Amino acid sequence: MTELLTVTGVGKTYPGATPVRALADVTLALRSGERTAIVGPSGSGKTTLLHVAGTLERPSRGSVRIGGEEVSGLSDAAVSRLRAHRLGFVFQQFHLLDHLDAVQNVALGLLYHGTPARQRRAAAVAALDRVGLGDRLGHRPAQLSGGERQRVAIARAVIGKPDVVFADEPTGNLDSAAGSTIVALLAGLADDGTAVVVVTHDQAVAAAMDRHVLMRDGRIVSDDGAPR
Ligand SMILES: Nc1ncnc2c1ncn2[C@@H]1O[C@H](COP(=O)(O)OP(=O)(O)OP(=O)(O)O)[C@@H](O)[C@H]1O
Repeated sequence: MTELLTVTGVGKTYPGATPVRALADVTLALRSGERTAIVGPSGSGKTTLLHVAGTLERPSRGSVRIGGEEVSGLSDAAVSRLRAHRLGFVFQQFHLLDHLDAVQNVALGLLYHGTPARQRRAAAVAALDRVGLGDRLGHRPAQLSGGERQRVAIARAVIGKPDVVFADEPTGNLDSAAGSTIVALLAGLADDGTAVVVVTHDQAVAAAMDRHVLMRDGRIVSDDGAPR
């Protein structure tokens, strides 16, 4: 497996009257085709780790390398480009645009790729087909169930063929049947070499992943997939 993304010695402290140390000293290497669950108690730093590894937030210290490139040396614009080309995200709240239909929402995932509109649309249709929504192309989010909205979000996350897909509580708003579909779709992405990283409180979701990273107080306290 190729190493895609590496977080080394990362700390993150949120400033304020009482600064919060959300991450203390975290090291984690993600490899292609690996399904990773990040678990741990509330407030242990799981979402912060996902945001820092996913370049949505910059660490206070330590290094994040993506495809061999050190992120800290890059401008915000260069980081955005890197993120758009290499990473995909799925959130608990779906984050779809209400006034756009499913195809338009998914096509947004290629906005920074320079792909012509017609090809964006064709790719969005193919991505929606892949998540079983070929018959919901013109539906807006309000016309879709929660599980279907999350499938649209997954299609948007993968349309640019990212190396890593991060999912933060992707089943948190879904019943167990819809949740199972989402987990199966996410787990299946790894068959094509995508690294899948899921932050979850749900035992069933964690059990569907191959690697389990347990966090406590901003640190990784166990990792059954760490290199030996
Ligand atoms: N923007 C912020 N400003 C200040 N403190 C923050 C911020 N975001 C998170 N924190 C704090 O950092 C710590 C870690 O938060 P984080 O969201 O990473 O935990 P988590 O493990 O994902 O929790 P949960 O399971 O409840 O979602 C918490 O103590 C939280 O209060």
